[in-house]
Amino acid sequence: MSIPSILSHETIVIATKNAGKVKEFAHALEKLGKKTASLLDYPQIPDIIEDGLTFLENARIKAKTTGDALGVPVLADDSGLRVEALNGEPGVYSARYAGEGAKDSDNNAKLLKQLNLIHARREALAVELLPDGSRLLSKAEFVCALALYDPATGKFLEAEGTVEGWITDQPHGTGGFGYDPLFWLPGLSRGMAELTKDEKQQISHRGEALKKLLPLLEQAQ
Ligand SMILES: O=P(O)(O)OP(=O)(O)OP(=O)(O)OC[C@H]1O[C@@H](n2cnc3c(O)ncnc32)[C@H](O)[C@@H]1O
Ligand SMILES: [Mg+2]
Repeated sequence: MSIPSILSHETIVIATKNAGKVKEFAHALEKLGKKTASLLDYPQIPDIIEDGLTFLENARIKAKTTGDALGVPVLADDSGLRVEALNGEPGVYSARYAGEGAKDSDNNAKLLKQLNLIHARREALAVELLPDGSRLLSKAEFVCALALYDPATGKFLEAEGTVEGWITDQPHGTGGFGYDPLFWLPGLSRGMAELTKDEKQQISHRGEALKKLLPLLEQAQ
């Protein structure tokens, strides 16, 4: 007898405490007629230690811990920002870049501080300006790893997505979450935080990872 797919569940559980991620998943899954629950709905599940060395390892840890605790298939997202001038930092440490329990605003302030230090050291470094005068400090990419874990089989389905852009020294837009206000998309001439939910889903690391994962879920029915 085959195991029913996660798509047979009316509500999909996402192993995240990040309200910004929850909103994006809820928006994407609503289009498939699914409701979304998250760790914010299950406060009895203890904090999960994200000690993986890669985004994918951390996504697996979050999905497995939550799936085993709840006894239902669970989807997890581990994501972050890789900044070229910082040799790929903050990477898997993006959420705690400014320290344990850091807020988005703390992490954004630390990112600008580190990039400004580099620019101060390398005076000759060419800096491109946007029409509003803000500076483009470094190339960067967002990465998202998704892992779906089914406790009935112990198996994972996985997908990754990325989106490239630049870190600006001034925030643009008030949408999105996390590092979005500092992430500039040259192809669109807009900041990530200036996009609507639909637009972000179409071009983002999370949107791309979901696009890759959904066909795998359908095949796994
Ligand atoms: O682990 P969970 O509970 O899912 O929530 P988290 O916020 O700790 O999530 P991560 O461990 O995956 O860390 C992701 C970090 O990267 C940031 N990030 C991830 N996706 C982003 C996006 O689409 N836009 C802006 N920042 C993002 C986010 O703000 C965090 O600082
Ligand atoms: Mg986390």
